[in-house]
Amino acid sequence: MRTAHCVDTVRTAEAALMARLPEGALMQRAAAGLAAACADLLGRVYGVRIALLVGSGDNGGDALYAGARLARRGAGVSAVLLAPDRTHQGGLAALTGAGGRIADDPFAVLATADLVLDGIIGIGGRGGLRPDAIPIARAARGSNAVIVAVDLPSGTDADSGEVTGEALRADATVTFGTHKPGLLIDPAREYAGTVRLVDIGLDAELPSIPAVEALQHEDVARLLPRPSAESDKYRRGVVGVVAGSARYPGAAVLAVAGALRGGAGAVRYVGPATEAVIARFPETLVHTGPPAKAGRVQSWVVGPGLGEGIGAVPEILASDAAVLVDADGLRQLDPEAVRGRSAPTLLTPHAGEAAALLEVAREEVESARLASVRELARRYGATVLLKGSTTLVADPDPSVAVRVNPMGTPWLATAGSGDVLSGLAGSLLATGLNARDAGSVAAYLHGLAARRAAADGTPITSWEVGEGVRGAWGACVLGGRT
Ligand SMILES: NC(=O)C1=CN([C@@H]2O[C@H](COP(=O)(O)OP(=O)(O)OC[C@H]3O[C@@H](n4cnc5c(N)ncnc54)[C@H](OP(=O)(O)O)[C@@H]3O)[C@@H](O)[C@H]2O)[C@@H](O)CC1
Ligand SMILES: Nc1ncnc2c1ncn2[C@@H]1O[C@H](COP(=O)(O)OP(=O)(O)O)[C@@H](O)[C@H]1O
Ligand SMILES: [K+]
Repeated sequence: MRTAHCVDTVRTAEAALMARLPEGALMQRAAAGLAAACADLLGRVYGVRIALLVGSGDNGGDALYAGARLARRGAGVSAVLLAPDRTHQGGLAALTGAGGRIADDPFAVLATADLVLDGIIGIGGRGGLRPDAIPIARAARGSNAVIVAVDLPSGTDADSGEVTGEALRADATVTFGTHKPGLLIDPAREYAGTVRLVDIGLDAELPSIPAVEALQHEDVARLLPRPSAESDKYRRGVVGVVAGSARYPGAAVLAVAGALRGGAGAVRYVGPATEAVIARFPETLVHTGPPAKAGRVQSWVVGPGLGEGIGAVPEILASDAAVLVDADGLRQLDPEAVRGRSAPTLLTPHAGEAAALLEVAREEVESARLASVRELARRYGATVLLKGSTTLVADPDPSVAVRVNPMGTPWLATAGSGDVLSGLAGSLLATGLNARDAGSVAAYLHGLAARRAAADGTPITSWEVGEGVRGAWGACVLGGRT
């Protein structure tokens, strides 16, 4: 599991650790890791030109000490001081002592730099870059240099991943002690580039429950259902899919495709697209009457392509099975009907649907994904999976870590891929996974299936994502790499 902690937690842990260490030891650990990461990225150090962007806090201190280490190995290092009278003094002395210089002309230094270390602001920052830093950040971005952010890209919010003003886009970020949530959540994640974590000994001081966590192959493998020797199809779990309409019959087929690959022992389809479903998947149990008469299920998936047929939603919410509500099912969703449920409930909106539920603009959800998913989970008293470039899964209990999906590809932005996801997650619910595990494991398999299908850089269809779930499942179980 990859974990991320918020700034307050990091500061508390840092204080506890510093109390046991000589002064400055943590910053030296951070700087050593940072310098090593830069050397790795560059391939060589001797003779390369490095520009340090140095703000007024310890983030600038890290950049200066790392710059000193690189200068000692033969790099030409120049520091651009954004707040000359508040520069970290120890760091500056180390840099000049190692042969580094203070830049007279920042723009000339940036124009010829091979690598830029962004130490303008770290976890102490508020808001975007300030006006004096903006032309310098733009010059850095416009140069040919590799940009490495110290701890996080300056101007991005460490706790939320929000970017409220201008920020400096990095090619790589070297972060210390633990990931910060913003490094895993768009839009900030996109500014971070490749993220490398430097161990500074903070782990022992960090709480065991992080703010945000991301599954890895072995976590998924541990959570995936496996039939036991005594299993039969009913014991493995039955998932009911209420999806599709005369206008959108394909949504039913794609949701069933996902459901058949999520580990349930049987899939029941209820709706008007039985012919299309059976034509593709003869193993599906179909029913054309109301869901309550379809036979026993352990979970329901309701919503994909339902169009106007959303009358089934209240009936399904009233059942005692686990329920996943997606797409059209989310329209006119009654918070009280959801809150009153005792079985697991998973809502899977994309940003537009989440915005409608929260009565805000779509852009507001996209710029504040973490706050939005938490607020939806709180309002509905249900687990919420917010889809998009970063998929997040939040429980209504705010003390539970929000899961962020590290898998996926922008090629997933294709019609119908959400239908596959809802079937897959609903199937995992039927096997007995709780809503947070079902949602996050489904998003992981779905994203991995898409990555594998798009590995050659060509567009993929939602059908192929469904087809790819088996391979993704196998890769997790075998511990294979993507
Ligand atoms: N914690 C740890 O475990 C470890 C932490 N370490 C390092 O310390 C870093 C945190 O250092 P920090 O606390 O000194 O804050 P930091 O991010 O350098 O900047 C704050 C300064 O910037 C200013 N400022 C604020 N907003 C601004 C803006 N938008 N644009 C421009 N300026 C802005 C604000 O001053 P103000 O002008 O508001 O008075 C303030 O002085 C952390 O990210 C990591 O790199 C490691 O060395 C070791 C382990
Ligand atoms: N830019 C992106 N990067 C990664 N995944 C994306 C991106 N855009 C969309 N997705 C994923 O694609 C799927 C789209 O689902 P959805 O919006 O419901 O589409 P549809 O309704 O067409 O099925 C979701 O799993 C979502 O997380
Ligand atoms: K930074």
